[in-house]
Amino acid sequence: MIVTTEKLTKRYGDRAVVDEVSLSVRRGEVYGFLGPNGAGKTTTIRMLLGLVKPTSGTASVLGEAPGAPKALLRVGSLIEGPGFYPYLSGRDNLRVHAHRRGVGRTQVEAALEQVDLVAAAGEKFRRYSLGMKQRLGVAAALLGRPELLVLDEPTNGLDPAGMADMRDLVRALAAQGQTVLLSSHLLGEVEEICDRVGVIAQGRLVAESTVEQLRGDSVLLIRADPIEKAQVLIEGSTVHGDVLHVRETDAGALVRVLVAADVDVREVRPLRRTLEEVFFEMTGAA
Ligand SMILES: Nc1ncnc2c1ncn2[C@@H]1O[C@H](COP(=O)(O)OP(=O)(O)OP(=O)(O)O)[C@@H](O)[C@H]1O
Repeated sequence: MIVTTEKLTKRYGDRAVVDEVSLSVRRGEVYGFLGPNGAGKTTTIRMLLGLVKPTSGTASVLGEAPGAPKALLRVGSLIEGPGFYPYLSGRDNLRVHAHRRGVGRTQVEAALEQVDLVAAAGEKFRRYSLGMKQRLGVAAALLGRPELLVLDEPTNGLDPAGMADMRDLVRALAAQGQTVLLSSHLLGEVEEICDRVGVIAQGRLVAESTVEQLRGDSVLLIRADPIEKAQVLIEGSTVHGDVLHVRETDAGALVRVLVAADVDVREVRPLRRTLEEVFFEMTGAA
């Protein structure tokens, strides 16, 4: 495990902004920390980075207490936009960051390449689009070749093209073996790029699993005629309007049974709850 928390809690006054959160991030995965605005994502991330002191509970980042110098050197983060100088180029900005971190210039070039900013590296930061600024922020976080990359709402405020670029970037980093913990309030985003998801609502972790598991068991939708006969033939099926639902089994076998009994099969497909449906169920119930 790269990150584990045990009943991590942060109270402001008598309000638990993060409430007994126990989560774990494994090496090599992209972990999505998903929840609506104000759910407690940033506060949790800030605790993991040693920027906020937990009220109670524990956390371990790369085997160290959060904020321990040893761990911090191995973690790269993008949280609330890094400080960049508007009149320096992207490259020079990174060189400043690299210098501060004691990282060599070759890594600046490598980071520029990783975030696809080589062509624009000589341009002044203030001329960058928001998406480019955000990618430069990721490049800065990559300096020092961190074992863990923490990105707080990396696509926030970006236009659709910028968001797509950022998603591609995260996927590319993951393909290189980079462990990433990112927060998002966008389901589609998390669904697209994350291996596992922790869902947080009102400070509480309401689920932690793979995206697949989160959706729950898959159900097959079957459109057949006559439907009554089909229902009798398929054990455990239920009628919903003019279609049947049955827990996903061997679809081929089902179709053979129906056809052998002279039932016309017009449609068979997996009926998946969208992550959105699951999410609203969970966060609504929290
Ligand atoms: N220093 C603080 N003092 C009091 N309340 C705070 C403090 N920091 C955060 N909060 C409150 O804690 C709650 C959770 O904030 P947090 O920023 O962790 O949420 P979030 O899930 O990251 O949401 P967002 O995406 O909007 O940043 C919010 O209601 C916020 O107002």
